[in-house]
Amino acid sequence: MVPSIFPQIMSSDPSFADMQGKHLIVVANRLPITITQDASGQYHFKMSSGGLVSALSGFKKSLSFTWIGWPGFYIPPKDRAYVDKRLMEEYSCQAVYLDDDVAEGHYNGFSNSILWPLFHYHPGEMNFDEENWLMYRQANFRFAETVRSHITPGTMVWVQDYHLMLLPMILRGLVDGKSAGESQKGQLDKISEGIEEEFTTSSERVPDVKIGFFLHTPFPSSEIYRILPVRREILWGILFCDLIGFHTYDYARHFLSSCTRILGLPTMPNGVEFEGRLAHVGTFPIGIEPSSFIKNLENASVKSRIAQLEQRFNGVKVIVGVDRLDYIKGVPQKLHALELFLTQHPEWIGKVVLVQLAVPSRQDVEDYQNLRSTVNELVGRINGRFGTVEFMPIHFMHKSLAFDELCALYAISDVCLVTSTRDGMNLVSYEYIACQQARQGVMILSEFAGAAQSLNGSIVVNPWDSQQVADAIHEAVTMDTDTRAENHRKLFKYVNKYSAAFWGSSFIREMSKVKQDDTDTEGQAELAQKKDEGPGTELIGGQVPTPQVVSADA
Ligand SMILES: O=P(O)(O)OC[C@H]1O[C@H](O[C@H]2O[C@H](CO)[C@@H](O)[C@H](O)[C@H]2O)[C@H](O)[C@@H](O)[C@@H]1O
Ligand SMILES: O=c1ccn([C@@H]2O[C@H](COP(=O)(O)OP(=O)(O)O)[C@@H](O)[C@H]2O)c(=O)[nH]1
Repeated sequence: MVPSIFPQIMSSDPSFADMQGKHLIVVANRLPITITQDASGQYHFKMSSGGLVSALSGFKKSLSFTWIGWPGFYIPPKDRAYVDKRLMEEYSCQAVYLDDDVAEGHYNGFSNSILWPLFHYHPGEMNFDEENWLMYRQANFRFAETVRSHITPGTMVWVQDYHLMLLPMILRGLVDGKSAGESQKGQLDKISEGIEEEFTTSSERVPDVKIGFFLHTPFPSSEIYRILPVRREILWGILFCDLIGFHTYDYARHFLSSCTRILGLPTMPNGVEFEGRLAHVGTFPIGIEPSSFIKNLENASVKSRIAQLEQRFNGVKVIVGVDRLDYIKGVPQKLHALELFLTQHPEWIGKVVLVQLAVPSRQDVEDYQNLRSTVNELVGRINGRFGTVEFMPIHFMHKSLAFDELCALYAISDVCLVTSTRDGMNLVSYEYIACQQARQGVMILSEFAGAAQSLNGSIVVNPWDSQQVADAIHEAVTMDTDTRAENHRKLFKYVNKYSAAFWGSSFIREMSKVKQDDTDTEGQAELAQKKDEGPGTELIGGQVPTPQVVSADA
């Protein structure tokens, strides 16, 4: 039974009229709260930072929901009632408790060492092993069990990201109860193979439960995706959704073609037919909450910090880089391009500085440790080559910055340089634009970041082409005021309009409209025609499942 403190949708926005009084659950690997325990054993709770957290927090201002996620470390059973109470009462959150070995295998082992590299076109870094796959499945079952205990008729569940790609399937099985189809049960049995732990289930069917999934990373081309040994299971995992969302049209297209080529399923531009249901597919580019940055720049302390930094960098063009220290962010590529720029334009030595913030990330994974050494070496070499007694071309920080300091840094920078080799979206570019109303700096953006599809007004570059990036740096530092102002006007308009709140509410509104019964006649007719045509492309491995049209029971 859901306690009455659960937030119910009570939005004044008329487009949420259908959803009034319904319950929305957002499930993400991490809770938006950082929980710490001091030496005396006392727990402390603090809002976290980061892209996903800030996007969902922005959305939370427009629509209330319960957030379910992993608390980030092992909390012993005796303390859980206290933690649960604080989380629910103060933050509308619910923790999913995982044992250390499961959390490690799920997060570092499978999510960040298998799915992450593969989805970012780094198959060489992918280390598949059965044990981590087992932990991934086990963690997804544990999440499903917790989420299920909060579901009532009419609940909408929105699952986030690659850590939880089996959750929609498991959850659908749990809410369908005894009415789950034979093939659905077969798939569930397959992914529960080898899991010894018992999970609390119920055979009661819960009506009218909607499940949505959003992938924050790219979905790679099927030529890359097909490398994954458990490629079929992961696709099945999310196909039990009503709505599946991606940042860009390309990612959605890659997903659809993987469904056709790997599972032999009939697809349409807006969905996949699976188990007699239609899993709708759409693009929902994420954004930020620009007002939080704009307002922050008005604070006296931030203004005074901006003045201080402006004085410190007086007469010097500042290029800012803000990246988690992740191999997808293309930090070595950025450094190579800067080196080339300074080599070809020695007149700029001493007049351009790169302030590069490298936020520590996933430090338990070996590839991240290796990257740190590579970057340290490059920074040392370039500073050694172009530095003087009073000047260093790169200010490198391996840490995270407080929000005020980050805003001040964005505001004083003349250029923001993003060279990701792949990036689902890249919110740093949005944040920089939000903080540039006064300076109207130049955005240089990798064509491999999802943001490049939306941020018209940026200089778009191929980060692998050092000459092109070096030329872009030169163009940026010499760009005239009018061109900068015109570009910034376009960028700022977009960032303001397509905010995190816009992203979240568009997804939820779309999910609430999905019908899984035979009243969706338009969709069914299109499907029937597709089925006659058969799968459009060659099938990779496996068998084409016999198309079955059963009336969906959700
Ligand atoms: O939680 P971590 O392991 O520390 O990683 C931080 C987040 O990294 C990824 O971010 C992605 O989501 C952003 C928002 O949609 C997007 O702009 C960016 O391109 C992606 O890389 C990850 O997907 C999140 O789950 C992590 O929280
Ligand atoms: O010290 C810092 C610097 C940045 N960020 C935030 O990290 C997020 C990075 O999001 P992005 O989409 O660019 O990439 P991700 O790291 O999620 O892959 C942005 O919201 C930044 O404000 C942070 O939490 N701490």
